[in-house]
Amino acid sequence: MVSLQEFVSSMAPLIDLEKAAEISAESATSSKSLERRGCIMSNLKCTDAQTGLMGKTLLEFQPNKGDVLPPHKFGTHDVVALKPNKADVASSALGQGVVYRLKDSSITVAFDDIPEDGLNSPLRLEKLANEVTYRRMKDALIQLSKNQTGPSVNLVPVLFGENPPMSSKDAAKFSPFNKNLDESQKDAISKALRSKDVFLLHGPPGTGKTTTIIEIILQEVKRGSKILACAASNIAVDNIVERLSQYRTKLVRLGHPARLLPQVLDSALDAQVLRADNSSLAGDIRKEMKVLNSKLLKAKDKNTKRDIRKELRTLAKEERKRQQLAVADVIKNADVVLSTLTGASSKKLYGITFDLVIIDEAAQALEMACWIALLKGPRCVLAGDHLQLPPTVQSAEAEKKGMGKTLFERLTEAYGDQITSMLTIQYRMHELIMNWSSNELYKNKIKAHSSVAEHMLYDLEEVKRSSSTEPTIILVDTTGCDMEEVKDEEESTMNEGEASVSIAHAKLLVESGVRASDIGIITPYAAQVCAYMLSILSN
Ligand SMILES: Nc1ncnc2c1ncn2[C@@H]1O[C@H](COP(=O)(O)OP(=O)(O)OP(=O)(O)O)[C@@H](O)[C@H]1O
Repeated sequence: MVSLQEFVSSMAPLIDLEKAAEISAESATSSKSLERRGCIMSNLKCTDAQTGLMGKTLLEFQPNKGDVLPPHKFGTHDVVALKPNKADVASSALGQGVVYRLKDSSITVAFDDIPEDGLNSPLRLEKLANEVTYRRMKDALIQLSKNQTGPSVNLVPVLFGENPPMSSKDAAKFSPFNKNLDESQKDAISKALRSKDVFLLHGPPGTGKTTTIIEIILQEVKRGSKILACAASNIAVDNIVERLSQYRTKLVRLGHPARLLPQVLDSALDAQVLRADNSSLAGDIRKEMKVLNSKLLKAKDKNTKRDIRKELRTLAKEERKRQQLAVADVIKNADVVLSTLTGASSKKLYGITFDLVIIDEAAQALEMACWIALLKGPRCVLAGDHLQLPPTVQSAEAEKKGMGKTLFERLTEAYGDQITSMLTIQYRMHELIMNWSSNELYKNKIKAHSSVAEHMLYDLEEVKRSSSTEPTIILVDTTGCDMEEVKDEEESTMNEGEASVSIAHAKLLVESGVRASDIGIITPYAAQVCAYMLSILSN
């Protein structure tokens, strides 16, 4: 197994390579070329300003000309800079925010403060490269390399093969909160509870990986553990928050409110802080400061001004202290803290130790990102499936040198069954769809639960039996059908023939009574997504 020293020295340069690859993909010399690449949206007008998202200001932008935003690569959660339309690339921004909502005709961005002026003139938004993640991974690497003390001091040697993994000999008896758990899930939970350092939950598609994680969290909380639960993506974290909040657990979700699903906002740190006593005290102080500020504006006498300023400084200090106390209280009182892996490096968690760190989707997370969370506790549970897609690594060189190899895969190779449980009953697919992956990847061990093993589209209410709803799976071979792939200017692949075949099939499904909103069309290429959109719009 790779040693700690080898890992640290090989990973540091790879983080730089990956950062350079991401930045060069998104940066270019002129704003025109950035606009062509969809990284700048120009000539916008600010059409609405609202406060409300926990103190953030939501500004909505629409195109100055036409009804639809230009083609772009902005996504919700992206960090963007707001600038005057004609400003050059290097000029400073009016404000920086997080994309909150995207529609065909508008984009809404959450700002901490409302930009002071410039909102009445034409504006543009620039997508910013995400450098923070790389800095945080580097910081974790430095911490890992000098990890002589700290909560994970006994875990690190196990994860680098210096010490063997340990688990308690006693069977971990537990009475499940979820009465529907199957045997493979219960076995996994019991093994996780016995583990003293690391446990891998191997969950093939639809086998209830998240369901099992929720039960592990509930059982650990019952035993008095404080848990940090993370995943690489916001959506995966929110998925846990949503499912966990059905139980009476004291939990808090860290993260920018604009990045959270509306249904989990109540669990957000910012929302809980707003409800805290210290926070209302901070609010009172802010009101007092407002009164003093207007007094300061009116004051003529030098000494009076000096006294007011002094008082304002004292109040500002007190306000900050109250605010920090409110944040610290919420985190201290929570049994489960949830964040993305990068979010786990938040200053708000400095000095906080956890009994257990859980990482969901661990087989899709870079090992470096996992370490940000892992350094905060002595035990960990990693859940994932290394036989599905690995994390995306943009730099071909970093990929070749091992950046894409996940901790989950590395530990599976090193310790295998000793620390792993695989879930074996799946609750999503007809068994004919499942059989291929079960045979090819999971040694034929996966069984379809009876509720899905033979379910058909025409079992759905209002769906008719027809030639399109009867087959469980249809493969269409377009070879020799004159459906050639083409590349767009961004070198992304597109095949209009294939798009029209699948849209025609979707139409037949709708005619048989399947709701259009229940149909998903998946393609790996951005250009093909555009081809679908155009085809759907023109229909
Ligand atoms: N023991 C169970 N009994 C009945 N339904 C279950 C059971 N375990 C999981 N499910 C259902 O199966 C579906 C998949 O579960 P879950 O989302 O936990 O799986 P997952 O492995 O995390 O999924 P993914 O493939 O997205 O990673 C959900 O609808 C869940 O309610």
